[in-house]
Amino acid sequence: MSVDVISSQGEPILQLKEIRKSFDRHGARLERSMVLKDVECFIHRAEVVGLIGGSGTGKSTLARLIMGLERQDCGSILFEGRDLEQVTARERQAMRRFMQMVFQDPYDSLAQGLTVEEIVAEPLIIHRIHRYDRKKRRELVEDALAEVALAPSSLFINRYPHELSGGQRQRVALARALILRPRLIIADEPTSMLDVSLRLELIDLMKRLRERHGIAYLYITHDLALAHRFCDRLLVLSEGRIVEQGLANEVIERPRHPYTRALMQAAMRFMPAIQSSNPVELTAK
Ligand SMILES: Nc1ncnc2c1ncn2[C@@H]1O[C@H](COP(=O)(O)OP(=O)(O)OP(=O)(O)O)[C@@H](O)[C@H]1O
Repeated sequence: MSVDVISSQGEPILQLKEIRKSFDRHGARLERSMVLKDVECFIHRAEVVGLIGGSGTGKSTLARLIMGLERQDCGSILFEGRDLEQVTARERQAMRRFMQMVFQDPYDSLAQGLTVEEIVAEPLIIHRIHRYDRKKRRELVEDALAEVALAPSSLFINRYPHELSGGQRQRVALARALILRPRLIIADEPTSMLDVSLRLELIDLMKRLRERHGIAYLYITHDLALAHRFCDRLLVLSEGRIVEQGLANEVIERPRHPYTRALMQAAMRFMPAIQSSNPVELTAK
């Protein structure tokens, strides 16, 4: 069954209902600024949904809420139909295994004192999988490294992050996410620290993993050319609200909301032909 068919079927893998989130304003504990305002969206299995919007519009906050790194003021987050706040802590932990995150900065997100093998195996330890079987963990690490084309794995498993290139580090971060066989990956600007050709490589790798394993992605980016290349659908976030959503081609080629049009115009200044067969950086900041 093709990914297109998979993604259009059944209940969403992730559903957000009326999510609100506010933070204390700097130095004014009684004053709150509302960062997310009634956000509603969904992602189907094996679907790639891009989240675009200017700086400070709330994209990373939304990712952090989904991953349970922050808590929403109100609203619900449903993973495979189950509200993450209505299950026991144990069930939530079990569900979290199937949603993983890849961060923007591979220099920051990988523990510097650990080897690649230890970094990639860490989620197994956290989730108590093959806890007492180092050999099995090693096999799974090798498989995960092969998935992200870090081969032969013997070249990489004993290295430390500072001994890897930026592109290799981001592949290690992806292998770490993949080792638990996730159904959803939240990728928060995973390509922004990489140069243009490495960005394309990483996106094409994530696409292949989607085809192979039916992984859904929420892909947060400022790079509209990559969003065009990778995403099935786009959500446009402006000042904490989703102001437009639709098929990626349609949103990029025929934006309807004035904010989306402004984003596209800003992006066009960097790249006159958005449908170029060789996309280069197109920044929505
Ligand atoms: N822990 C926090 N405490 C207070 N304010 C916060 C906190 N986290 C985020 N914010 C504020 O929430 C707003 C949205 O931040 P967020 O990081 O979600 O934006 P973003 O769209 O991901 O931006 P960028 O594209 O620049 O990464 C910003 O104004 C930010 O200052």
